Amino acid sequence: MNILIMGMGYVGVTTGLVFAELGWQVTGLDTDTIKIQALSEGKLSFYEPGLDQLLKKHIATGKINFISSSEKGIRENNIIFICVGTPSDKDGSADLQAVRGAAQSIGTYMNDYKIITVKSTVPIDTNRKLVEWVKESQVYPHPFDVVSNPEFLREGSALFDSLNPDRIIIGSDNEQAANVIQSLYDSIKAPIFVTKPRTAELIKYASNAFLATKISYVNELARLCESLEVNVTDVTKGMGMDQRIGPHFLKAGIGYGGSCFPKDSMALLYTAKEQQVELSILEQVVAVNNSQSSHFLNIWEQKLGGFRGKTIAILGISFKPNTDDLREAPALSIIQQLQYKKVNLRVHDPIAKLPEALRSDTTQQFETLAITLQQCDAVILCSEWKVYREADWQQLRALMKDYYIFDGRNTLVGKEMTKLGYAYYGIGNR
Ligand SMILES: NC(=O)c1ccc[n+]([C@@H]2O[C@H](COP(=O)([O-])OP(=O)(O)OC[C@H]3O[C@@H](n4cnc5c(N)ncnc54)[C@H](O)[C@@H]3O)[C@@H](O)[C@H]2O)c1
Ligand SMILES: O=c1ccn([C@@H]2O[C@H](COP(=O)(O)OP(=O)(O)O[C@H]3O[C@H](CO)[C@@H](O)[C@H](O)[C@H]3O)[C@@H](O)[C@H]2O)c(=O)[nH]1
Repeated sequence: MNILIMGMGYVGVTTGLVFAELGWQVTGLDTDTIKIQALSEGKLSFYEPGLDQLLKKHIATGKINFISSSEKGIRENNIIFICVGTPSDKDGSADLQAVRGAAQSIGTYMNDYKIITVKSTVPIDTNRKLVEWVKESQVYPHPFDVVSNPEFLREGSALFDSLNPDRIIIGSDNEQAANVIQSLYDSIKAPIFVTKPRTAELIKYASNAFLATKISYVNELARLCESLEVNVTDVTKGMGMDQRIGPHFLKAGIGYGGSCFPKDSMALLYTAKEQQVELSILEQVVAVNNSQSSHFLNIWEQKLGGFRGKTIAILGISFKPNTDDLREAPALSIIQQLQYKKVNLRVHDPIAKLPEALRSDTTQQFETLAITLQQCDAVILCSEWKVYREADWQQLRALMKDYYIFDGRNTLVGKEMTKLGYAYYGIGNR
């Protein structure tokens, strides 16, 4: 079986390399010729631990190749995975233009039976619409089946998550097609749930929205902890010991970001609105997330005696560690809020680059932590890169003008920082 992956973003590249690792013959297709050229030379357009080695390995084994011709890719492969982007439209709904474009290419160029598998996160009934989009574009009515196979990987641990998934969800109305897709994962040990396409589509959104709910719940709880002077990390530690609750996704912080939770929560709310069903909990989840960074900035502003004219180091701008992805990163919103307050900003991230639009004479990015912290009044830690946890904060203190640390991810040990002479404030973690 030959596999074509349409869309060489995080999901497409990871999926392609994982299938190559499992022994399948894979072709990666993208309409972006620059991406394809780079991938063919063993270069990724994003940072993700472990993927670059696997890419080089499977270019060498010949298990993966990259092309930009949809016609060639679709003709030469009988299993097609759609991994194109589904960003938020202005009204919050998922923009399905790329999925529709991929379906139309498949319809136009298919030359025999194909199994079309949707890995992109798509709203309920997209798999059904896809059948129409392919049929509309078909020159000859070749048969095909559509399978939903949503992806659950996390950025920063994409490879591990794909090789060790908690579950594999397959949605299809055709048992044989579902069996074929299931067989691709034979060497992965994970429970497989085969269900209807609409259910598979909803499982993806419901899972992301639930994880976002856990985060907003603890983030709101952290506001109460802040006020009560109780440590939220200890509270969630105690909560997580209950197996019914579990310890995961209970980390309070400046809010969730990334390419998935914000857009997928909005898309699910849009679906609910279309159905005239109120998802009031999810509405609050989004509202809490939208106000979390400003809630804590207000508190920190008071601690510092005002932001205006101060020099502040922003550490970690990606939406989470081990990725260079800046999509919906809370750090970017914090930078904008502080720019408005006329703060001098010195930015650091081990990998991610500050977008040109946010740079100015008073907002600059520096290469090292030591240079970044020079003459700063305060530090705001926005993503918990290991390098910040392991930094020599005693030495770094000597470089600063004043000694405030606002830890937006509760990454550092407050007591130790206080011992070193810092005024340390986290998120609800007195
Ligand atoms: N990023 C994640 O961590 C993650 C995890 C799980 C699910 N998802 C979902 O997977 C999908 C892809 O996400 P991503 O972050 O990899 O997207 P991305 O935006 O990084 O990449 C999408 C790629 O598709 C390409 N493309 C667009 N139209 C094409 C076409 N007709 N043929 C071939 N290529 C085409 C684009 O050029 C781009 O390179 C989204 O629906 C997302 O919600 C993402
Ligand atoms: O306890 C926690 C856990 C996460 N976060 C934040 O939540 C965001 C998302 O983190 P994470 O879920 O680890 O990364 P993503 O790569 O966005 O992965 C999510 O989104 C993907 C795309 O749909 C799904 O495939 C994954 O299962 C889902 O975890 C980040 O800003 C984190 O800082 C917290 O604030 N507290």
